[in-house]
Amino acid sequence: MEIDAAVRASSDGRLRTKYDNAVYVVQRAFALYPFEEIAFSFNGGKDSTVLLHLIRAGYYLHKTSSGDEAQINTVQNCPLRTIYFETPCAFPEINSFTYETVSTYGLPLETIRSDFKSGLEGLLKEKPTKAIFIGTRIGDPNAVGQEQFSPSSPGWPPFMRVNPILDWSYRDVWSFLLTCKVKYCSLYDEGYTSIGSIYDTVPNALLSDSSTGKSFRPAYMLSDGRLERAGRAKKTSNKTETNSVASNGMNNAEGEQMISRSASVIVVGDEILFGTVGDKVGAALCKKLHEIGWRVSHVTVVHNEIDSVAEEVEQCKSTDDVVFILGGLGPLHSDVSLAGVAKAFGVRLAPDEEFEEHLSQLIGNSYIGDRNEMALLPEGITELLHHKMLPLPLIKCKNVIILSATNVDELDMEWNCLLDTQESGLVKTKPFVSKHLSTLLPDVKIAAVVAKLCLEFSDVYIGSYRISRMGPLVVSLIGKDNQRVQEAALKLSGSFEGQFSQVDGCK
Ligand SMILES: Cc1cc2nc3c(=O)[nH]c(=O)nc-3n(C[C@H](O)[C@H](O)[C@H](O)COP(=O)(O)O)c2cc1C
Ligand SMILES: Nc1ncnc2c1ncn2[C@@H]1O[C@H](COP(=O)(O)OP(=O)(O)OP(=O)(O)O)[C@@H](O)[C@H]1O
Ligand SMILES: [Mg+2]
Repeated sequence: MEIDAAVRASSDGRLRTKYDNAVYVVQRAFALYPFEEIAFSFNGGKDSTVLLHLIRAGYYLHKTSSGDEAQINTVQNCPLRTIYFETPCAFPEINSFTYETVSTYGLPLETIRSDFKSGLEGLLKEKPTKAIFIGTRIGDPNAVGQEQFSPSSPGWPPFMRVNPILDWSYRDVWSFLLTCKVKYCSLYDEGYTSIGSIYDTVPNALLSDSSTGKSFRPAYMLSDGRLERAGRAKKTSNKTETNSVASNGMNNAEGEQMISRSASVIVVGDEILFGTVGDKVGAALCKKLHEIGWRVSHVTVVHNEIDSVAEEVEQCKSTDDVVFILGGLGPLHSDVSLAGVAKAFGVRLAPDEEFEEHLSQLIGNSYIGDRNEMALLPEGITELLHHKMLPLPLIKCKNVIILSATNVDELDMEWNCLLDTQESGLVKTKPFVSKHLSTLLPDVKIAAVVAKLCLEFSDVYIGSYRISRMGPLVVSLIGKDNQRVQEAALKLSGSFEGQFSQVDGCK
């Protein structure tokens, strides 16, 4: 079988693994459902072209696995029922490639000229159909929450969606098509990277190339697969442009400064809860946040358990601008932070090809199993934060940033990179002004005055702490308006003539 032979002969181990897994799914489907009750959803797109050849290979292996010589010599094609939803807004190149391909491979075609849902309802009424092969991949808008075998959604006619290439990346698709030297729709050689209708699809601008005679390079030249859908019509963003002037006349930089921001810190560490070590990194992070004018709403230490992390993330993600997670990142059984984040957002962990590549550059391929489990990241919500000083990009899931620092020096480095990276969302806001006054007066003597001061200066944080029971009491006054902080401090020390002194090193 030429497809199987081509992949086996390839030196691309990653492709072979992807192929093996996908063909296994195809074979499982053939073992589970009667052949005549399986259909293949084919539309001439690159993903369905990959799927076509995987089905052909899987069918061949399914039929010949018994070692029956007669079968080995007779299995040529896979006469699987093939459905194509044809619409007047399809590209003519897609239409002709679809018809040409089904004829080349002897596929019995059922053309449906209505929308997916009613078309499938009609199909199921007409012919029993238990399973349909579909070329859905992670990253497709409709892939979230799907598995390789996923029943159709509620409200859809009942059948099993079989997605053998769910975990294939853009690069895997092109490695396969080029390795197997199979024909694909000509539009992909003209810069189209993902094809919808003639109304919503244009060549991918990232492949634009005016230096050659042709205006676009072929789809397989796109190096960042995440931009596969850049040629599809975009929804308009309602984000304000970075350099625009806001309607209040303030430019954005000033506006950002005035906004108050809050963060929370989740430290994942059994060792801290056992008392084996203290948490220095969380404390250092609070200081850094304070220095850029952010309020830290709370720091929590949780066990290395998925549910503990998930519960905490779930609470903080909607109340704070940014949630930081420290610890629980890596390949060990106790490294559950990413799983906890995925659970909090209700998504699964899925392989991230880009992160996997960074990992393999850093640590080589020294992991057990088919792939590096450290490259499983929360699906559909993960952004990698790059910086030239970082050996590995940092992981950000919506507003949750997972830091990998294990000590204060490493935190310094990661923090500086985050501040240097716009995508981190760590904008510097107006800095806090702090005044710390110390006194040997007993608490009871100052309590009433401090309580009144709090009412009068509600915009200034007024708190107190002791270093020892018998030692001095420190009253802290912290706020963003320097004048108000100074006024509050003066009022306090003025109420107890000569009894308060400023703590050294504080403004
Ligand atoms: C055979 C087949 C089965 C589908 N089953 C479902 C389904 O169960 N649930 C659903 O929400 N959409 C289903 N869809 C629709 C797809 O989710 C999606 O809208 C479609 O593939 C168009 O993708 P596009 O917008 O990227 O072109 C199905 C589509 C096809 C072709
Ligand atoms: N009009 C259609 N008829 C039959 N199947 C379809 C149709 N549209 C989508 N599908 C199924 O849904 C899958 C996913 O569609 P999708 O558009 O993401 O991929 P593709 O068309 O194969 O490739 P591309 O991403 O380049 O457009 C297809 O591989 C195919 O199995
Ligand atoms: Mg398509």
